Amino acid sequence: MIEFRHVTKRYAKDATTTALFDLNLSVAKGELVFLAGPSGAGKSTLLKMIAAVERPSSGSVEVNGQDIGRLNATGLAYLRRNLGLILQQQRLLADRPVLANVLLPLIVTGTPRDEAEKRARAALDKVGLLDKAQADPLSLSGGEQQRVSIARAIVNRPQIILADEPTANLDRVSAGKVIDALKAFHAVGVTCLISTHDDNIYQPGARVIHLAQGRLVGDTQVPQAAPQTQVAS
Ligand SMILES: Nc1ncnc2c1ncn2[C@@H]1O[C@H](COP(=O)(O)OP(=O)(O)OP(=O)(O)O)[C@@H](O)[C@H]1O
Repeated sequence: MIEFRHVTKRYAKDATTTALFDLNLSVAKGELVFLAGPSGAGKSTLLKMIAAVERPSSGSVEVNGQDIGRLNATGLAYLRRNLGLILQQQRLLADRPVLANVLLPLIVTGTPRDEAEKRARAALDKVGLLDKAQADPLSLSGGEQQRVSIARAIVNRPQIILADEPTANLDRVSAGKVIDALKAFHAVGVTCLISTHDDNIYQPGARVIHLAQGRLVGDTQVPQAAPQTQVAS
């Protein structure tokens, strides 16, 4: 479903750093993938390329069999509607209540108000924040704000969720809730790619792609959780 073919990315013509170098990667529908690697390894760049927010300097990125570098404006809009993007620099609108923030992508795509409100409330419910629908975003904790961002990202029922360090700066409990919310989407077949510096959030059975200096240096699987041993009575 997602295919990187020999993707190299340099941000500027004279850049000395190569954000991604000759990257080849296939991610199948429904996979849960963590992107690991030190700061500057290329994790955010990789995620942004799937959404065509950044373009390859060479090579190609395919989503659902389509080279996204060749999409016209309509094709791009369609691609992005099927993506739930949770980027680091995205912020909630502070001057609107939580519900209005989650409604935004639906309003943009012309969903009728009643239907939009129903879906926005359902999305907030899925991340456990329906009771905060009318709250001011700034009155929420960092973890709650991040879960509102997830609700906003999934309200259009995307096939793919791309989350860039969704647990950065969160304590263990808040990070756990954010990951649980993402896991719930993976459980219903949504493909999830999550970049992180925190290997505590890896899930049993998930795939971990390791990047270093723009190169893919490892592709591993988190061991499945050991079955609980029965204690004989
Ligand atoms: N908009 C940009 N313009 C120029 N260089 C950039 C830009 N974005 C990223 N880079 C450079 O590309 C390289 C990869 O950055 P990227 O943000 O993809 O790494 P990362 O693994 O996500 O890092 P972090 O974990 O710190 O978020 C770095 O050297 C970075 O400085």
